[in-house]
Amino acid sequence: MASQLRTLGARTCLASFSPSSSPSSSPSSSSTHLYLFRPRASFHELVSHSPRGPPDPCPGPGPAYAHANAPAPVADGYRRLGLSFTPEQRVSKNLTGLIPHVMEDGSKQLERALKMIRTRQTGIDKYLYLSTIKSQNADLFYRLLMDHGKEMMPLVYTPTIGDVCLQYSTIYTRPEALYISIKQRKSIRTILRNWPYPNPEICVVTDGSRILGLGDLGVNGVGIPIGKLALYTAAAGIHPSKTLPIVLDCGTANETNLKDPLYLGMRTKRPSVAEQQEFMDEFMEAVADVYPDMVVQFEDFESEKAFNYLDRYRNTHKCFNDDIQGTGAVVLAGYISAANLSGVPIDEQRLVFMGAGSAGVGVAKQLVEYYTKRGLSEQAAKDKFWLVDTKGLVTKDRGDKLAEHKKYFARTDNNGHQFRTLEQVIEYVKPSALVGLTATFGVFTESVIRALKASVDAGGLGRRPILFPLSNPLTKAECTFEQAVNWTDGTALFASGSPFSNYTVKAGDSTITYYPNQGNNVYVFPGIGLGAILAKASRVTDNMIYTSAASLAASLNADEIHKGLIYPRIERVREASIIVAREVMKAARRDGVSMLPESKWLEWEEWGDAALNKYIKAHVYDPTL
Ligand SMILES: NC(=O)C1=CN([C@@H]2O[C@H](COP(=O)(O)OP(=O)(O)OC[C@H]3O[C@@H](n4cnc5c(N)ncnc54)[C@H](OP(=O)(O)O)[C@@H]3O)[C@@H](O)[C@H]2O)C=CC1
Ligand SMILES: CC(=O)C(=O)O
Ligand SMILES: [Mg+2]
Repeated sequence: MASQLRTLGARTCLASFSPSSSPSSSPSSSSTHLYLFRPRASFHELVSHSPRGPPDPCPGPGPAYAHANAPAPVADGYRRLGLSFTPEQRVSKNLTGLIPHVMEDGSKQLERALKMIRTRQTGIDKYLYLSTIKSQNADLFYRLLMDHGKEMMPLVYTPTIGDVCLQYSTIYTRPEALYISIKQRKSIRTILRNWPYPNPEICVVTDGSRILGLGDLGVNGVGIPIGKLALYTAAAGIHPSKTLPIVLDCGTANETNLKDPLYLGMRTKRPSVAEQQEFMDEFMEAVADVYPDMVVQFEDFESEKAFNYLDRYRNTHKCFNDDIQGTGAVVLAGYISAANLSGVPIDEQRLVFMGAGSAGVGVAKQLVEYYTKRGLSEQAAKDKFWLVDTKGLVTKDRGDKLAEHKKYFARTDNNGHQFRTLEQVIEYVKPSALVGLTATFGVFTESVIRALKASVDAGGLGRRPILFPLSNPLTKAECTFEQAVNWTDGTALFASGSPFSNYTVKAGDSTITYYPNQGNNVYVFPGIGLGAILAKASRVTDNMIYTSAASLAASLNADEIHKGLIYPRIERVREASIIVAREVMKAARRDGVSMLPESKWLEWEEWGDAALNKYIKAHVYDPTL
């Protein structure tokens, strides 16, 4: 009971920190709200854990704690505050004696955290340590992600998040998301309002039915919205308290989960597609009602639902699908750069896609749009793509009933021949690019990759194959970086969904180091979301998505171009996201969906991108320790 009272007390302190809206205008402060929000703390006060910040708005034994998208305030909230308080601040916050006497600057706190992370043996242990930091000192957590992204991102995102999701019910320690089950469909609004941080601006929602390449994990898939939203903060500076992870629990087809005594979701099979859709309709309606300003990102829904929900809500809600559209945009960006380096003119490229699910079809469609913008007819653009699934090349006359989303790319020029294996397809198509979105490890075999190289070599000296094994996590990658280098004599233009390490080979007396690229939607979704939020976009349009790809492709710096990279280094994802966000905002305005006053746009037009950059930077979270 005592801790419950404390919990409600801490929630009271979380009152109103929206810079733009007052709690009284917030739907969360309506009379139906389960918790009492007391409008005391300012945005800055709650943003900052910094001892250099203003005084704690809730002095006393339960000092204000802030964000970390964790709804569960803990009794010992002061531990969230780090070690850099001055003696005066310790007195004013009643912290004297509650934390060690030493005063440390941010770099010491980072050093300690890095040392701890580096001494943990497994990815999951590192994740759990980071998760503890997130709950206790969110500024430190985000500083780690921002300043050590290359090392930390694989821990909070793919590949480690795959293991985390597989074991989520066992390693669960605290709530970090909203859990809404299909049985609670009449209470969706109440549950949404229970989220203790007012006016979230971005939500990532999954039903756990296709988590990375790991299949239906049910509520264990919640790790994905949590991880993606941590990246919204780290990569685009969206304040953590403005992010809302949601898992919709419709049961699961996963027998391991259903039998696991610790499983945290509903122990039932999924209901009919129609019932799940009704639930989704109600969810989307409730979201628009309770949080009308919030952008919704659909994530890791299995393909049929992914396409269906995107089509169903894209013209009525502020939403996009990351696996279809975000992946489409990020691969297009990498493809433009790779094609420029390949020696094969972009209009002569021929692309084989292994995998015709939400990602495969989403990416291929985005590339078709690119080619049509270059002046090709839609048919000519479509003809550059050969999609392969478990039954072979997708053709109209293959004899099976094609899923709706595959029909667009079904070939009709196969003269009755069917091609059942990837080798046969490569032999037939002679592609210059091979993209993998199958969630199946190792399907790019040595013979496949050598055949791809041979088909590119046949076109002329110095040409390079484009090879993108994009499935996540690493255990599902279609090939490894080492294999790609070895089987193409180091010529492959390579991008994978999860990060591979550099690969160094001996060449006579010296060595050559090859640098892989990470082709992951993390390069675009944070910028798309931030751009949509800052432009106050009423919809996420196709042009906003397309622009994210074009601007990412243009964001490489001279050093990256010199190194032959096709994406900015992951350490620069934040810079790239700001550029993407700026261009997405401009696209929103061009499409007439930005609700910002026209005067603002005219002002920015006068001053150019610098003014818009300044505006964006002024709105992003950049914690000081
Ligand atoms: N890098 C990135 O940013 C992203 C990567 N991904 C990754 O892409 C993968 C696929 O995602 P998604 O499209 O949503 O998944 P789906 O399950 O919708 O699609 C998988 C596709 O691969 C096909 N497939 C599976 N195994 C084989 C095989 N052995 N040979 C040929 N085809 C095969 C399936 O065929 P069939 O239709 O016949 O079953 C299906 O068409 C996942 O691993 C995901 O993590 C997704 C989004 C972003
Ligand atoms: C990266 C991503 O969105 C996926 O693998 O599903
Ligand atoms: Mg995904």
